[in-house]
Amino acid sequence: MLINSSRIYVFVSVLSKLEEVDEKLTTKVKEFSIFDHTGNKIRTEDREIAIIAQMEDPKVAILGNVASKAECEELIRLSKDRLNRSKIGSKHEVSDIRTSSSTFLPEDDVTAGVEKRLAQIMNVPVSHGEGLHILNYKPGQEYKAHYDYFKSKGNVTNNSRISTLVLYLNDVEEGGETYFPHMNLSISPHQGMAVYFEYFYSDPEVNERTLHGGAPVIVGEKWATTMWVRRKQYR
Ligand SMILES: O=C(O)CCC(=O)C(=O)O
Ligand SMILES: [Fe+2]
Repeated sequence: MLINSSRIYVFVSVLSKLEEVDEKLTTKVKEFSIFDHTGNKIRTEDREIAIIAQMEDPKVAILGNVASKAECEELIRLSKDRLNRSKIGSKHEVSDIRTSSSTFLPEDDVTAGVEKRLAQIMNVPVSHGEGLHILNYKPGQEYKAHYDYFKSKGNVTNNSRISTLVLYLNDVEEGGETYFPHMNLSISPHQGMAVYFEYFYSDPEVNERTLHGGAPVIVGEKWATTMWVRRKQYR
């Protein structure tokens, strides 16, 4: 009887030790995020941005009131005559992966103001941003699921991309969602709203969850602007 109960005791204490070890192995340190805003608002120099929804690992934030109707319309107007078929990758090739048209906007008062605000939201110096990249999708056009970071080694990884903000410039009647297949997340474009996400984590699996795309537009057209941000100064 004595032997049996001490055996049980040893067994139980080994089990609880194993549980402790298991807990240590599975409890990961929370990864650092640059998007360190607290509360439900971000106060930039010239506008109060609404934090509508957030998730962690990777950090994703859905934001409202990022730009005014007038700013969105002006960005569309400035891009209309400058659009070219979008290209992908470091070799800048035309591909079925991305069938939209796009352009990088040169600096003027409106673009500089919006860029500065986006940098404040993203908590980075404006010089780390690649500038405002305007996208236009007509019905049937899309940007298939992709990563914004570069997987190849070399110059580009030297100053890698770390975060993205997609600002919607118009309401899309149907389709055109930004979707994240690994997170079962889909964001419908509404004028002035934005989605932010980041992908510089030490755990590669967390970065891989940021796989995302722009779903085909079904009815209407989609206008958006992307700001990609680099780890170091870019411009
Ligand atoms: O159009 C979208 O919703 C996504 C755009 C995008 O992924 C990008 O510009 O990198
Ligand atoms: Fe992207």
